[in-house]
Amino acid sequence: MSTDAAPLPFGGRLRDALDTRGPLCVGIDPHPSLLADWGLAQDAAGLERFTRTVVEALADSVAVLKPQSAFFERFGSAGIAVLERAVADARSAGALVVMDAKRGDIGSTMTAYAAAYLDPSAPLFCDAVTLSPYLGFGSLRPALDRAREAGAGVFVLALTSNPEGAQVQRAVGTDGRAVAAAVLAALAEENRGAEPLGSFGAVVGATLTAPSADLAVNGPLLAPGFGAQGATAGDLPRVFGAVARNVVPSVSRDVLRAGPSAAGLLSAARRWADDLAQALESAPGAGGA
Ligand SMILES: O=c1ccn([C@@H]2O[C@H](COP(=O)(O)O)[C@@H](O)[C@H]2O)c(=O)[nH]1
Repeated sequence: MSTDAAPLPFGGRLRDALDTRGPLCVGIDPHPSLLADWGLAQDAAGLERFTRTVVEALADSVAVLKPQSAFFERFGSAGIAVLERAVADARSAGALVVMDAKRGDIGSTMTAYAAAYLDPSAPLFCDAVTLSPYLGFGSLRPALDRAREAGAGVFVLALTSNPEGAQVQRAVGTDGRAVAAAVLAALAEENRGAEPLGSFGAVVGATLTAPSADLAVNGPLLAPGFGAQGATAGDLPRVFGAVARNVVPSVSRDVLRAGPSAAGLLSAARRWADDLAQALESAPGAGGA
């Protein structure tokens, strides 16, 4: 008889993390300007020091850490080695790790991306990964299936925080639906019946003036745009309304600028988590089930 327990689904683990640690994801984005501000070299050693500092300061207290893969890839294999260690260290300190890699390709190649990020035996296995649906939502199937098997999650780009995204995401398809609405509907289907929260999330920017589609996907909404891109804690109830509790608000530069001191990073993260938790109290349905 096998003693292997089924992995706990990402959606449930995320719900628990947001409720116990507070509604915050801190992005690990080692911009060249931040390395310079922290007095670090523009090389893999500087990257390593930066990343280790953030993970040691925050991984045992924030709900989610989100490394931005691009800033590690720019240093080649040495950068990827730093990323691998950061993922492992952050997860063992109790943070959930969302890899911001925005992968999307034909199905056979998606199988390889799924093997890279969503196979528990892979060096870069994460709790969730960001995916791009612009080769068609169906092309993501290998990653969706692999995530389900592994108890991991995905966040699919729907309404991104940058103004240019609207050109593609708000375009209307032959079925009369906007591209983003079709992506969100497909995610709702993946999450049907999941409790307390599905594992198949969407990326929806906190910078939106108005969400143009139904965000009730019974799954998490990763919301970048707080801080450096202009969104404030007050935008959480304004943009997300009744689904605000399912939002994973994400802040990178506005926390990272408070380094390199661990105390500075921690206090910036705490300030955001407190402000966001307070803003959630004014969202519709707050305090209810
Ligand atoms: O719609 C999106 C999707 C992803 N991002 C990423 O989030 C962070 C934002 O960093 P800040 O410093 O808090 O602005 C970054 O890694 C982006 O690539 C996004 O901004 N918008």
